[in-house]
Amino acid sequence: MFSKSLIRQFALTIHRRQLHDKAHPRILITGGCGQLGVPLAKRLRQLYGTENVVLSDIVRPSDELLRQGTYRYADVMDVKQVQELLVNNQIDWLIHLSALLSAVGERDVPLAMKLNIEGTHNILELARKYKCRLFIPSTIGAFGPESPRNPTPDFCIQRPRTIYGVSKVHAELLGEYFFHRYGVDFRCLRFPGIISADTKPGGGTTDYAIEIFHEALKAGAYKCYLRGNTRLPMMWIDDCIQSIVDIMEAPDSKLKQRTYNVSAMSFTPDELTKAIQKYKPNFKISYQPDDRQKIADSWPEVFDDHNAREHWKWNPKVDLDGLVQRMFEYLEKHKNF
Ligand SMILES: NC(=O)C1=CN([C@@H]2O[C@H](COP(=O)(O)OP(=O)(O)OC[C@H]3O[C@@H](n4cnc5c(N)ncnc54)[C@H](O)[C@@H]3O)[C@@H](O)[C@H]2O)C=CC1
Ligand SMILES: CC(=O)[C@H](N)C(=O)O
Repeated sequence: MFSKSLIRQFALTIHRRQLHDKAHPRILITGGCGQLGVPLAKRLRQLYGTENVVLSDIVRPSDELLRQGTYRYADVMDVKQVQELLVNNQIDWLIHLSALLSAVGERDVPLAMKLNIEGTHNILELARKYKCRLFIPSTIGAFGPESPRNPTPDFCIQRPRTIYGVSKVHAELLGEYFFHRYGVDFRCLRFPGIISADTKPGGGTTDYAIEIFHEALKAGAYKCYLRGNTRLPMMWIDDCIQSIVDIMEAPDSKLKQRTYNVSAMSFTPDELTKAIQKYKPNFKISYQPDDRQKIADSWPEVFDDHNAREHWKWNPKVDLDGLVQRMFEYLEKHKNF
């Protein structure tokens, strides 16, 4: 038979569906075939109905993704393509995920400038024109070596040294400007490194914390590109997805700022190794820092997210041990390593 908690969860889901069927938010996700977009689309479709979520990207989607709901090709550099999708689908919420992440951005600065800056201009302009609620994620990478690193508050000096970070500060500031100047309902969360088992990371500085699990299962050993004592904020994917739902659903009156830090945990490669060794006692790690070390050394070690917790009750559920358990459970079940 069903457990009490399962029945409660089911009743809650139905209740939320009924609430939102009234509001019918119709949602477009850009850059939706990446690490965040795939699980986000799944969750939003559960909450608001499959027909209300359009996933877009420039890559060929998997058959599995096509089975889950509407997919459309849309290059955010081509404003008309996104405009057409907004108009034809009567979009209310625009979730703009397309970006080059920190490590790949440093390898192709001109493309990062085009995609992360010009692409964001296109999206902001469309959100203004069509009065969409707009979500753009920012990152711990929006801070730099002059920022306080432990803890890093919402408001402090931001002088990032990567094109990724510069583009994200640009998005934060321009989004807030569009909110004050034109009333665009801009909402932004600064995420730590996001850890997921079923989607691959897109080329960031925090990717080691995903690769390490795959190598632990495949080879029993991992060569880490960061030093063992490099502390960075991290978050399990389900908490990340929940934070996006929470900030998008939050009533205006709860939002006392438009850009919030959100965090869940902070750890170093040494600490992650110890947590992994509880499951795989023979797992070995070695260190060979590369150019990503310099990026990590300029980022927050611990993120202060007390404003998100106070204003709209941000409350992450998964800690380091929970994350390790979930990664191994998923990867071993799906033999996806
Ligand atoms: N994954 C993480 O740890 C974190 C992610 N974020 C932010 O979340 C957002 C999503 O990140 P991920 O899913 O991890 O990235 P990802 O790299 O996995 O996905 C980005 C997607 O953008 C698409 N894209 C590239 N060029 C495009 C174009 N011209 N038009 C439309 N789409 C294009 C790519 O095909 C890819 O599917 C990004 O804005 C990133 O900055 C922020 C902090 C942490
Ligand atoms: C923290 C991020 O924004 C991303 N994972 C990256 O490492 O670039």
